[in-house]
Amino acid sequence: MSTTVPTPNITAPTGITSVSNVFYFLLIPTILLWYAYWRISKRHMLELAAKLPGPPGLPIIGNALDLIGKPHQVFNHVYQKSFEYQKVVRLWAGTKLLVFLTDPRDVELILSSYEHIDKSSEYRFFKPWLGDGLLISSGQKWKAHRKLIAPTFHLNVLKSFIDLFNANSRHTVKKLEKEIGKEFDCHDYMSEATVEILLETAMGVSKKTQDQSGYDYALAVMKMCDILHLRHTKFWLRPDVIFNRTSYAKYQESLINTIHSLTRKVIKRKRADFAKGIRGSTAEVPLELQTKSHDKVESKTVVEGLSYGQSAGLKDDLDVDDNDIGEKKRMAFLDLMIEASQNGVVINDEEIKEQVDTIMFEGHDTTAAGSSFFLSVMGVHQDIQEKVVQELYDIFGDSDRPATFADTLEMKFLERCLMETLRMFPPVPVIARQLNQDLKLVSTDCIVPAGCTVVIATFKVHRLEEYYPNPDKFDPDNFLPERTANRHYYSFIPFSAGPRSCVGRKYAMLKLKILLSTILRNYRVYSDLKEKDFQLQGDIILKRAEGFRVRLEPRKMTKA
Ligand code: HEM
Repeated sequence: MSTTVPTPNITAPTGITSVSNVFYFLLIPTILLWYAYWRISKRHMLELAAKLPGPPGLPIIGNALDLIGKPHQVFNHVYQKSFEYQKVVRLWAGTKLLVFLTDPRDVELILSSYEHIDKSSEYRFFKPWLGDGLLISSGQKWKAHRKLIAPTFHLNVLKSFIDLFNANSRHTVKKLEKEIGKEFDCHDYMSEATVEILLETAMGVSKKTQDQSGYDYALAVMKMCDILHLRHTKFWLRPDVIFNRTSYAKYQESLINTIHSLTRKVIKRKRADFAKGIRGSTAEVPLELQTKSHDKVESKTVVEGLSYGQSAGLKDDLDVDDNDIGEKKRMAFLDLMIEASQNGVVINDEEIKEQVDTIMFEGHDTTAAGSSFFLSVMGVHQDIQEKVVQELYDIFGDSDRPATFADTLEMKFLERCLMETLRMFPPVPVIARQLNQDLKLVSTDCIVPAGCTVVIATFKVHRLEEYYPNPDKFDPDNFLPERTANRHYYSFIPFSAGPRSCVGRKYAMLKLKILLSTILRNYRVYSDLKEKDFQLQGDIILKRAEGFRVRLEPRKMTKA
């Protein structure tokens, strides 16, 4: 991906600059005093924490030594270590108590609750970037904005994006032509495609008006995630007073400038369109990619046995009936934000910017990772890829017509492969919540103390042998209706679940089906590495440290 963003090597710490000796001289006694005070004030938490299973830690730094190393080494180390424990693991990141939960019954306690809904303090590192957007806000503000935003990702709105999903998928296929026959990192292309699709659908502005900023934006987001990940794992970088004295802080500022300059441009463009009376997306779709004439299914919204990326038995505010969505609410995201701000009370200009930043981040990096893992896995399993392609042949024959909404409902095997990809490689590998009151677990007699960060270890939950026999094997049959019917609902949570589930769940599934089916209708994907060789790193979003290396060959659609 070409870029104008400076890219210093941020994984190699550059150290704290210009801190005087006097500062160090005073620092040590201050830390010791503060530590003594902390132990007294946190007695209740410490007592309960001592009863939780977990590796022994050192005073002050806790288990921080376990978190040293390159991101993929840390990820692998923590995952391997988790096998020494059962359903609950306690870890001290400095003086921050983290309690990892993996039993779906305990996960349900947290995710289904309206009590344990606040994000953990670690999310504050996102603040300079995402402000108080939906991902991190809490209380009344979160509630009001969630109510406003969730309907803009309802299926009725999403159906109006189908042509844009098709047009952008074709555009990606065209761009990929130059990689034919070579090994390359498909994540660059998926990232660019997902940013452009978001701009043209949820934001409703043409990507043509955005110059090169889509490239720079995606790269800046990746680098921001690296910095945030460092602050999560290297406990000494957590306090702002230290972080702000490092060169990371300056670099972060320049990345945020790049990111915010795109969001400001997008909002300015949309406001200008609004002033001219233009509503909806201004992106153009060539006539041959307009699907209205082909689409037969208007009202069917559920694929048998599945519910757009979550267990069939779970429901959230995206699963409301079509008829319950008022006409006014059938608007795309940014249109509705601008309209709501003009009426005054619900959202102001700064809040719109925070929500645009949030949707742009959550909506692009997650789906870029999900689609890149899907292509990687298809490259590994040629037999499964051929089965997907046969299904696509049954739907489209050798025609290259665009996919309709009805077609996406027929892509049942592809959907199972997508769900299995999200199981084995959940783009959001952990979810963290602040616990404000003690919690008695279901899986054990343990009590998790108030004040700690509860970490739902999605990656680990998805690989529990009791729910997924042979969990490290890619097996799309894990999502056959008869298998999902008997599994605990909270054993599959790539989009989280409950009141704070992902608002983009249905958007992501629909977009991914169209993007990935279009790519597979045009290319055969190969991978020289097997899944066991993927070096996973969980820096906010799960990635392959070595890059998503695949090869492509052109494909002609034929019956097997
Ligand atoms: C494969 C793609 C995606 C995955 C795996 C995913 C996963 C998740 C997860 C696990 C959460 C909960 C995070 C937490 O509690 O810390 C979340 C929240 C969220 N996601 Fe997604 N997401 C995806 C795509 C999208 C898309 C396409 C959008 C928007 C267009 C989006 C917007 C959001 C927002 C706004 C939240 C915060 C919701 C709230 O707190 O009320 N996501 N997502």
